Amino acid sequence: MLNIPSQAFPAPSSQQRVASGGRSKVPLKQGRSLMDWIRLTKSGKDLTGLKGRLIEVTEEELKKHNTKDDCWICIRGFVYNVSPYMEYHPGGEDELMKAAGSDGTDLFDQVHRWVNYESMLKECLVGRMAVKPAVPKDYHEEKKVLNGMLPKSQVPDALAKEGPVSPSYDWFQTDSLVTIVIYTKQKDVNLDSVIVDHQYDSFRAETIIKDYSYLIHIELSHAIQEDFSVRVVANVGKIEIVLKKKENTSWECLGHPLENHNSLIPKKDTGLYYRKCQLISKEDATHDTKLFCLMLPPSTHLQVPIGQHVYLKLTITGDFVSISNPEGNFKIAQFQELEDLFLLAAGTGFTPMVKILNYALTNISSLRKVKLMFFNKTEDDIIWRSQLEKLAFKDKRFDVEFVLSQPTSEWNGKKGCISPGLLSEFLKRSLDNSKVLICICGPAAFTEQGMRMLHDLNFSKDEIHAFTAS
Ligand code: HEM
Repeated sequence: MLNIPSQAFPAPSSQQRVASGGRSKVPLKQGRSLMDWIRLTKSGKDLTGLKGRLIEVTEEELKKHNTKDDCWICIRGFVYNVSPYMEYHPGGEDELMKAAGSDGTDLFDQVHRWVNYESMLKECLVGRMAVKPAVPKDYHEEKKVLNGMLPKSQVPDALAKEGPVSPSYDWFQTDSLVTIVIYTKQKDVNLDSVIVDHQYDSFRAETIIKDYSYLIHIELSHAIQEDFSVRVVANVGKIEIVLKKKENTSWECLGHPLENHNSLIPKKDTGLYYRKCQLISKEDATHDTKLFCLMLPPSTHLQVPIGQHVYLKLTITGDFVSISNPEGNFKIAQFQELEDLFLLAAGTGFTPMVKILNYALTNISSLRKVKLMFFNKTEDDIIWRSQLEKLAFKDKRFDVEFVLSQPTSEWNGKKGCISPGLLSEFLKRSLDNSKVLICICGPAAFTEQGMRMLHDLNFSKDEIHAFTAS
């Protein structure tokens, strides 16, 4: 089954577009649409020229395939022959050729991390990159760890020096429970920091520590029940995952290590992990915006931290939606001692503001003022208008202003687009030297213009957070 992102995704006003800058799609030749590509991939044609074989590709070999007619690209360790896809690529052949014969992961992620290349290029898979031993000479793996079965962290010393200290883990059991303990060796961990999934034969617990990801990835030796609990002892940086045994037998070992088990990897080098969610409800937020409510499987522990987002994968013929691990670079520390919070949103750029608003008004005791300036075309486009007005009525720290670019003659609120005039009037500090944060989210052009205007108004980099897809 193919998981295909719709050609219109993300919507033109989505924050995922924000990082794209001046990118543009190219007109595709007739017969080169996404549907045509799907048809070709299902036709049974040999798209790699390898008659279904998968090979191990060395760097030297990869480099040789660097022409339009013979173009291989490596993404996250897998090599694809993209020559057949060349004319179907919405970004054009020249863009795709930028990664010809090389590792295109970074480039791909910079442009469109959400694109489901694994599924789209399934028939173009040539094989895996041959692994080069990248371990420094003075590194030698210790064979045994607590409970005697799992290799110690595979973090080379060199990486450990640059990034955080590698976490470690242990496990213990009672008759009915198995507890996995992760010692993060960091103080600022909380329930957002760990994402746990138990799917098929794989048990996966990913702990996010700064820009790194520490993974426990095991095929458990015995069956467990669907649900489990996760606890965090924040002051000692300990995370406990308590699993319920299906049968009250004693486990001799936790299980077999799977890929990247017990390793600390920079987050940017890990792929997005998805789990299938059930669609619980779908409501109209406005005439062209819908609110989807999804339910995580009981065998998943995942919380989206404030200011972060997830990617969705829809299966055209299926009745579920897959959601990814959270991504984003908003840091809750930006709220520390905050006195004035200004939110600038355009269209669906309102999305991250909802959680920020909620968190700020309930948790930041130093906060004096929160103001949202919400840009839309018409009154009908304003998402959750009455809720925002009610909130402003209830909480005197909060104010909202709607600005319309195509208002009717009855509209007596603010009109126009983002401008230095509107901003300088809106962004008044409550005190001369109050600590401010300005969050901005909307289509790329809106965010870019807004950022320029904010710099011209002398707000510093630390006072501005722009939501972008990168
Ligand atoms: C690694 C080199 C690549 C570069 C530099 C690149 C660049 C681009 C650019 C500039 C666009 C137009 C962006 C826009 O929507 O405004 C685009 C769109 C797209 N590319 Fe790529 N691309 C690359 C690889 C790939 C690969 C391997 C796939 C695999 C299937 C792919 C699939 C797509 C799709 C589906 C779109 C349309 C996305 C949308 O509608 O938002 N690209 N690409």
